[in-house]
Amino acid sequence: MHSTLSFSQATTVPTTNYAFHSQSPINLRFCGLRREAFGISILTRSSSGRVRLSTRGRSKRTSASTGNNGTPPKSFDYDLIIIGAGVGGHGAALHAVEKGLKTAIIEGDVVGGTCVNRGCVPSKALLAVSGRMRELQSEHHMKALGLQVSAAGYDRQGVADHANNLASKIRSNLTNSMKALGVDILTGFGTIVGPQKVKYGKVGFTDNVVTAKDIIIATGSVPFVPKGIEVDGKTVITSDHALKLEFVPDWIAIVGSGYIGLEFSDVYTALGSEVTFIEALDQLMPGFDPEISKLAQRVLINPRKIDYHTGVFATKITPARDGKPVIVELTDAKTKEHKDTLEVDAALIATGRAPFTYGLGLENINVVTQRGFVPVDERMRVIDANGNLVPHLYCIGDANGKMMLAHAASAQGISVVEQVTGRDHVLNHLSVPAACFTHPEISMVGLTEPQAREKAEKEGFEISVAKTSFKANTKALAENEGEGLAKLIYRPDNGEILGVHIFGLHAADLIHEASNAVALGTRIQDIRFAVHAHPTLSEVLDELFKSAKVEREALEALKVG
Ligand SMILES: Cc1cc2nc3c(=O)[nH]c(=O)nc-3n(C[C@H](O)[C@H](O)[C@H](O)COP(=O)(O)OP(=O)(O)OC[C@H]3O[C@@H](n4cnc5c(N)ncnc54)[C@H](O)[C@@H]3O)c2cc1C
Ligand SMILES: NC(=O)c1ccc[n+]([C@@H]2O[C@H](COP(=O)([O-])OP(=O)(O)OC[C@H]3O[C@@H](n4cnc5c(N)ncnc54)[C@H](O)[C@@H]3O)[C@@H](O)[C@H]2O)c1
Repeated sequence: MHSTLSFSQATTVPTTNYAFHSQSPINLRFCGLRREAFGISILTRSSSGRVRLSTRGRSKRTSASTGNNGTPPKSFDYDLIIIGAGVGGHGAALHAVEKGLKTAIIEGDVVGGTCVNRGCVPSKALLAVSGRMRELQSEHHMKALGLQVSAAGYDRQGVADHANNLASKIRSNLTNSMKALGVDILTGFGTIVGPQKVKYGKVGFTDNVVTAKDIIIATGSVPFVPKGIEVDGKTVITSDHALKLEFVPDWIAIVGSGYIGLEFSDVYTALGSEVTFIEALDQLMPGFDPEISKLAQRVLINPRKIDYHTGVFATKITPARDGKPVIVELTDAKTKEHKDTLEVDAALIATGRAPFTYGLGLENINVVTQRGFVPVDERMRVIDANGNLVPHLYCIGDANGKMMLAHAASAQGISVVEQVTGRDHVLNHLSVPAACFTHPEISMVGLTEPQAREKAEKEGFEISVAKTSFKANTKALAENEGEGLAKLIYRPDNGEILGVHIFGLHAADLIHEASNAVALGTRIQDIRFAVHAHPTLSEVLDELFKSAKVEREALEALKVG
């Protein structure tokens, strides 16, 4: 997880300008931010190469509480204003109301942001279908359970509707939960105009100015499309398009073997497509613990209709047109020489995400983004161009790039609310779990083995590794799903858990015992006495903690304590 992010940051995540580097109408669609909603009409480059935002119509001021932009207001309309109603903003808003804060959330598109509308939610609906298709199609698996099933089929539109309906349902749940608790949902594009002051409205038409004691930026991210790749939304697509499942190509190239690439390879192969992965780094799934990647490759890639090219960049992709297929040009990542040309039916670009901070008005408060991300400290406090904290301004979620996960965004929001209501709080990102919802799933918390070894060497301690297999677990075997591994990386001298990685049935659910242990600082010598129901998959973790060898001194200390 961390290494994927740092690779992206080092080599591919663009400056804010990037998201708009080519044809503006297409790029605005990547953003998932509807042009009509934001009223943005033209994006142009100035002679300096900077992107300028042009707007249509006359600007009309409808609210009075303005004053000089640079001077903080003396009284406030709200205790807290959140810009962006994705999961990060939503999590912060609910917690703020619970803490008694008068709260408003500004949303320029639809409530729910990426996760609900173009991310976690619809993708998990497609993956639920993929899981069932896989089971029904696996004659061997069915036979082993004594079941007979006739050929499994699917209705593409029915599958697409399932994903879309789920997104709508969750979106209205989110909206209703905020309304019920008294969060003001302000519709329009939000721009910071000065300290503790935000304007919102339809760009170029209305500017309502509101003030708040504290402001949280939660504006999220959009798909990152490398230069040279032309997205037409039909045959060359991002996850925004793929989630609509408008067609199931016979052969699809997936550029990037991170979370999105892997999850979509699971969906597409279950629905009958052949997949070719194109990965810039030397191995597939470079962000995961290497041992888990290897096993995942053996189970999720090799037996399926998937081939791959590693160590290559997709440097040019041209959509299908005039009866010609999609053309993908591959360039060797090291020599930078042309390596191969592929002709496929479609290409999915899954090369990471770029923060969305465009038009946010950061220049009004002297904040300069770093590779597009809003710079923050460990408490999500925004840092200005001179390295100083901007008073009363925070940034959470994908826009700060610390950890691009829905629950991380929400946890950061809750952490900020704790701080503004008087309790210091620092979120331990090493305790935040992550999961990839393939069949079977992959999950993790904390450090990978190479990261732990590096830390151990720097700080001068030893690490040990324990592993347990799903093959010895009764529940997994009853399900005929014995393929799986759990891996624990820990300090034998004191029993500290440094990382846990799981590949196997329901890995995404199983990881929480480990992530909660890390969050609460529970050591192996304590958790190994926790009792697990039998027969459950959780016993895989029970075995894992029991098999770890913690040194005698740590165990003695436990007895004394
Ligand atoms: C295909 C896919 C699958 C994913 N699956 C998972 C998963 O299973 N689990 C997981 O944890 N994560 C998953 N993610 C990642 C997850 O979606 C993001 O980490 C999460 O949505 C980030 O939340 P956020 O609140 O920071 O931003 P977003 O969800 O992007 O929300 C930002 C909101 O701000 C609004 N906005 C932006 N600028 C302005 C402005 N100036 N004024 C007003 N409104 C504005 C946007 O319209 C948007 O609604 C997935 C992502 C993708 C693309
Ligand atoms: N289940 C989940 O929690 C989930 C699911 C989907 C997405 N997400 C989040 O969304 C974010 C984006 O996901 P993602 O899969 O797009 O990004 P990612 O960072 O996980 O993976 C991107 C991959 O693309 C490769 N790459 C980058 N540029 C390339 C190029 N030009 N040619 C070939 N390969 C290239 C990288 O080496 C990397 O392996 C992630 O940070 C993830 O946290 C999470």
